[in-house]
Parts: sequence; structure tokens; C-alpha cells
Amino acid sequence: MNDRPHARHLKGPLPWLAAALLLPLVLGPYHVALLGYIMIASLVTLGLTLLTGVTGLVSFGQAAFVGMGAYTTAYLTTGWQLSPWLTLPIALLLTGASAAAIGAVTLRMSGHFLAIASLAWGISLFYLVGNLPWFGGFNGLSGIPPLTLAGFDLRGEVPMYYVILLCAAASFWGVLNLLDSRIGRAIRSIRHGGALAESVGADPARLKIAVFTLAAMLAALAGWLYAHDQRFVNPTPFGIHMGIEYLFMAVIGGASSVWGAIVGAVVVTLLRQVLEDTLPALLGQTGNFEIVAFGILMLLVLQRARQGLWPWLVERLGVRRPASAVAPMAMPSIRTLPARGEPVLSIDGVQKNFGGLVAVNRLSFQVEAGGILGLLGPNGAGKSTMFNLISGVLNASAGEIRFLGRRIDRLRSRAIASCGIARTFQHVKLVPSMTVLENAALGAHLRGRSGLVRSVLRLDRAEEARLLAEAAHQLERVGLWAQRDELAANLPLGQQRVLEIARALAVDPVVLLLDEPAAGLRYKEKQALAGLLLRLRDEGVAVLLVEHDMDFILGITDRLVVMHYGQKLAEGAPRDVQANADVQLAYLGAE
Ligand SMILES: Nc1ncnc2c1ncn2[C@@H]1O[C@H](COP(=O)(O)OP(=O)(O)OP(=O)(O)O)[C@@H](O)[C@H]1O
Repeated sequence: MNDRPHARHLKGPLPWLAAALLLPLVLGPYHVALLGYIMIASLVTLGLTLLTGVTGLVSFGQAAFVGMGAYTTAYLTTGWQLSPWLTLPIALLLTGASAAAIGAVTLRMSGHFLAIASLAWGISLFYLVGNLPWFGGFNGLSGIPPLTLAGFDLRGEVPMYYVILLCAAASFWGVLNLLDSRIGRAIRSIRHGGALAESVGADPARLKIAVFTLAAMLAALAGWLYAHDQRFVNPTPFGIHMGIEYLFMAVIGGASSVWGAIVGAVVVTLLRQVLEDTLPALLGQTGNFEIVAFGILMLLVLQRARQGLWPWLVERLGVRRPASAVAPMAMPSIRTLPARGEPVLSIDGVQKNFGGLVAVNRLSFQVEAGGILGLLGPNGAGKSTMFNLISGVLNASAGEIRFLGRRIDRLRSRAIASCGIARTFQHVKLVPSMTVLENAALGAHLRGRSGLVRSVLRLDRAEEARLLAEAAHQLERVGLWAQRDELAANLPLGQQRVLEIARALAVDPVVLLLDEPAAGLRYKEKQALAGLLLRLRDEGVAVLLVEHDMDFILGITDRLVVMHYGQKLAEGAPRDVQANADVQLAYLGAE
């Protein structure tokens, strides 16, 4: 893909930043002020990009957080005469803390429940501020002091433009850094189901709250800038209609892309300006007719460019990411593998009921270090349920599961991953918008330590290079090195399964749980996979395999457990199990 003749690469944001620095030299005060306003809006939209486009959480309430930032500084600078530079961290912390509290309650909800909750907090904060006398009610607060720096008064369009530009550039830089980090990859995986993030040891619930808090803090920064730019605040610009307009900006610009935040803010703000100026004259009466035009634009974008204008433009121009400059290098292992033959997983009388259905019925078996155990059974026998019980996606109704003697059947998936139990999924779970390399690096999540702040400030680069080198090593190991810069969505299904194995190997597993890894692979690819699994076995890794391909499973497993209606029908060496009359009747006979 990257060597397509017409492929162009993004030059990076520096030329744009240079242009933005020079614009006030050629534009008049009105347009400089308009640009400042657009950049303030793009800060809120940037937060929404993180929240909605990247993490998949819809919020109509972002304008309320803008208001929180604006009112905090308005109140403290006019009522308490605090310096605006002091009110900035106060506004950020207060809004961040409120968002964390709101997020802890509402982010458990998903889908439309969260969107409805965001409407609720957006509306309540609007009326709360409007009705509190010390915030000036619906008349608002005026006399907000201008920003000053080393004795210089920064009032006026041009000085404020540069302050806003500095804040916006720093925020975009921080968010880009975050998305290009260990934490960023985990955040990007969340919208594809918490099970994926948990399977590599990340905590989706905490990450969601962190993203929500960060988005609210970006909105608060926008509010602080707005208050000192306008020097007057009232509740109107922070109402629910603005919350919806910010969401329009994110979706129209392209909610999954950071640069879409700017495109959306530019398009919606300019369009509103033009429509507000022209529509009353055209229609002969005043009213919020621009909302109708936004609605139509939104429909057009959703019809023609569902991902938003920026991704649409990138695709049309054939812009490609530059190739990754990473060399494969394995990280030191974080665990010592148990001695060959030692039982690592002990399943003891495990049962799982779904209402009246017993999907797994008092099943017992062991998985040993340096061995490949195949779990067989006809459709509906309970194999995937057993997988999900071991990996912590489901809790057992009865029985015990032990890993190296320690009970794990009450642990969550991420705790199980941190023990060194890595898995793939029957229905492939990848982050389609991330490259093959990034998807593999997701598996190395627990092998890094850098948190959100270090990632935002780009202090994680040395660790990040090690994680990517490890991911590259695993891609080389499974035969996907050549595809490292390809988007995961562009791989054929068989290779997507192999990529899941690379991601699982990056966990540095003691046990590898593979759910139908050979499904969709061609003959040669199956042979390569068999070779890889045998090498892993020889290195001492324990492999538990669910597979329907008989030749594949008979060729590589040391032992087989056959399930039927949730129960164990047979266990033993592959050839013995194959010859077992009960198995032939129940399963092999049906082949
Ligand atoms: N979450 C669930 N709720 C209710 N029933 C379920 C659930 N998950 C699985 N089952 C049922 O449990 C039984 C075992 O399903 P499971 O998916 O574990 O079988 P399997 O052996 O993996 O089958 P396949 O090879 O088709 O994937 C089936 O009857 C299935 O319908």
C-alpha cells in the first residue's frame, strides 16, 4: 500500500503552524478574531474526537464543561480578583474532577444511555449556572480582566490569537502524542469491545474515565480562553444547542481523526457566519435557520463521507502514513516458563450454566508447559464457553480453575492476562484503523509502564521504541513483517487471525489460548502456523487450541480433549481419540 506510485505522505503539522503564525500579518482584526474563535471551538472538538471518534462514547454535554472553565475563571477573577494564570489550573482541576465524578457514574452506561445522560448533565449545568445569583443568573458576569504577561496587556484580537494558538498547538501535540502511545493504543481498542482491551491487560473502565476527564479539561481550557477573549460570560454559549453544534463539528470534520477537529470547527463556524448573514435577507425573517442547513450538511456528510470530511479528503488525495522506522528486537521476557510437563492450567469440575442450559458440565483437564492440548467438539459443545471461563470473560457457576496452583476463576480478564495467559478470539478482534504493527504492539501493553501524562508529554519514547520493536519481532515470528504498515482492516481474514497470535505472543505468555486459529488460512499458511506452534511448544509455552480442522489438530497436538454437550467425552493421544468409538459417533462420524 505504501509503495503505491501515487501515494503521498503527510508533511506533518509544522508548515500549517507556520502559516497560522503568519496569518495575523495579512488578515484584518475581524478575521483574526474569527480564527481565534475557530481554534477555541477546535479544542472542544478535539476532546470530542477523543471521546466519540476514538473511544466511541457519544456526548452532547461538552459545552457544559466549556462553561465550567469559563465561569470558574470569570467568578474567581471578578469576585476574588485572582490572577487568570492562577484560575487556569483551578478551572482545569475543577472541571477534570467533576468530569471524573460524572464519568464514574455515567460511563458504565453504553450506547444511547450515555448520550441521554450527557443531555441531562448538559441541561442541568446550564440551568444551575443560569439560576445562581453569584454567577449573575442569565445576565452573566462582565468585567473579566484581560490576560497579561510580564506587564504586557494581551487584550485585543492579535495578542489573544497567539495565546489561543499556543494553547491549541500544545493541546493537539499532546493528543497526537497520546494516540501514538501504549495508553493511546489501549484507548483506541476500547470502541471494539472491552474484551479486547482486557485481553491485553488494559482497564477499559479506567481508560474511559481518563478520556472523558481529558476531553472535559480540553473543553475547560477552551472556556477559560473564551472568557478572557470575550471578557464577558453568560450561560447561552454553554447550552445544549452548543453541545450539539460541537458534536456536529466533530462528526462533519471526521470524529476519528485529530485533524478532523479543525476541519469541522472551520466548516461549521464559517458556514454559520455565512448563513447568519445571508439567510435572514433571503428568507425575509430572522430565526435559527442555520441549524436546518447544518442538519442537511450532516445528512450529506453521513451519506457521502461517513467518516467525515478529513478522512474523505485524505483518501481522495491518496495520502499515506510514512513507513514505520522500527527494527524487530525481542524485549527481555518478564516471566520464567515453568518446567516442561508441569501443569500450568488445571480445570477442575468446572461448570457454566446459562439459565437452564448447562454449556460446560463438570469438566476437568490439565494443560501442561511445553504441550499443545486440542479442545474438540461439535458446534455448541461448549468449547468457546470453556475458553471464556479460563480467560475470565465469564465466571464459572461451579468448579475451580488454577494457574500454576493459584485460583484464577474469580479474576477479571485483565488480571488473568497479567498472569501470562494470552488469547485470540473466535471472531477476530482487532483495531481496524490501527496498523498491523500497532495491533501487535497492543499485546505488549503490560510490558510498558508509561501512563497518560508521560504519553501526552512524549516522555515515553524510549519505552515506546522497545514496545514497537517487540511487536515487530512478533510480526517477524508469525510471518507478517512485510504487512507491518498495512491497516489491520486491509488484511484477509486468515492473516487477521495470525495477527491476533502475534498480539497474544507480545503478552509474553506462559499459556496461549487459540480459538480456531487456522480458520480461513490457506494450506501454506496453515503449515507455517503449525510450525510456529510447534516452535512455541518446544520453547516451553503451553498451548490450548480449539480447532475444527482435523488434519491440522491431529498433526500438532500432544493430547486431545473432546467435548460433547458440555461434558468430556474422551481424552488422550490424538490417534487414540480418533479411534474412540464414542467420539466417532458423536463427532468424527459427523465430519
Ligand atoms: N452467553 C450465552 N448465553 C446463553 N447461551 C450461551 C451463551 N454462550 C454460549 N451459549 C450456549 O452454550 C452452548 C455452548 O456454546 P459454545 O459457543 O461454547 O460452543 P462451541 O463448542 O464453542 O461451538 P462452536 O464450535 O459453534 O463455536 C451453546 O448451546 C450456546 O448456544
